[in-house]
Amino acid sequence: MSSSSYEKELAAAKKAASLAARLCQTVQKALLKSDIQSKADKSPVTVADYGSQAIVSLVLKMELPSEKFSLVAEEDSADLQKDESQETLKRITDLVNDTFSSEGTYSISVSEEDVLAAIDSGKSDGGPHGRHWVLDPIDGTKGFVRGDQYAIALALLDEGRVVLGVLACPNLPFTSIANLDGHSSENQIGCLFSAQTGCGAYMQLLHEPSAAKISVCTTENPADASFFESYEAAHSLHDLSSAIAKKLGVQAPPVRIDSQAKYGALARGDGAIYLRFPHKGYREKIWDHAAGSIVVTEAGGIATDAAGNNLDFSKGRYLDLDTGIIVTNKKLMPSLLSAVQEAIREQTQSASHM
Ligand SMILES: Nc1ncnc2c1ncn2[C@@H]1O[C@H](COP(=O)(O)O)[C@@H](OP(=O)(O)O)[C@H]1O
Ligand SMILES: [Mg+2]
Ligand SMILES: [Mg+2]
Ligand SMILES: [Mg+2]
Repeated sequence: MSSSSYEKELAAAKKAASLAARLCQTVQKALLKSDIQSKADKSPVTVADYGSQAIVSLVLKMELPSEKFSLVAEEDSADLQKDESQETLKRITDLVNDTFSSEGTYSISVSEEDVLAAIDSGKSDGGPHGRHWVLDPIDGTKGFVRGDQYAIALALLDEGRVVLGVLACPNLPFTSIANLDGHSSENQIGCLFSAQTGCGAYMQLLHEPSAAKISVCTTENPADASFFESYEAAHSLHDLSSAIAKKLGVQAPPVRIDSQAKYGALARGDGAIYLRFPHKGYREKIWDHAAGSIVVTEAGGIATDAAGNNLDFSKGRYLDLDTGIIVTNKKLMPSLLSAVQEAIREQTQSASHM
């Protein structure tokens, strides 16, 4: 395996995610009611989700002009093209231009049409062949709106495998959040995680140059392990996770935080387990896990579905998986997997006896 083959792409991804994070930070500080809209599935989207997607798409194209560009991204411009969205589109365009000019690397000015086109370049279906960027412009929009954790998550697929990933987490403390529920009095806030296949995982302060290697916590003893899960109960069955934690012998209460900041925190050893069990019928999207999973695996962890299968990012925009996603270190995985399967069996049995 050539370890330097994605160096250029990784550098571009870090630039793109950091710049998008600037836009998001500006918006989160002064979030207006009119900045938040509701999508067809009732989930929220904000001017920052759109602005972030436009910036990442524009920066990747400027940084890698000679590469064929394919982007699988969460948002599209359909709602922004409506008459009632004119003000919103203008606000997004101003935010994008203000971000470019305040940061200073790129002296460009984009039009509303450029912004719509940049957002819509994210309509690729991905798949098993060639290279595809995978972007969640704001992961954890609900956390973003609440003023909590969120992440800009960007990964590159090559022949169906995630080969690099970047997670910008503007509100994540630089030091451990174990037992802090995502909050801390620490004054250094904002992390950039990055990983390239075969090269390990790194973390740096967002907007600072020097990165340090990170690794997962290697405890084998569940009594020392704490676990992460979604803040939003609608996104993951909290009862099932607590049943699993109890079976395993985990003592600490769950650490509930939004977004793929969970993968970042796990990759640097703040906790040892991440459990995610969506309600029945929910289909996971690749942009919710691509960047996070490579950051964790390059830090020495593993991410699988509830049956123990590796996550397969080659099937298009959705992940096709059994029941849920579990992430931990290699030593704990076998016992975690049995606890998960036993808890799911018991839950299914008790449901069928009702
Ligand atoms: N009913 C549901 N079950 C599971 N995940 C859901 C969900 N509704 C939305 N999500 C996903 O959960 C993501 C946030 O994860 P978390 O709970 O870990 O913060 C959302 O990402 P976005 O915020 O990018 O839309 C969204 O894709
Ligand atoms: Mg969303
Ligand atoms: Mg998401
Ligand atoms: Mg999102």
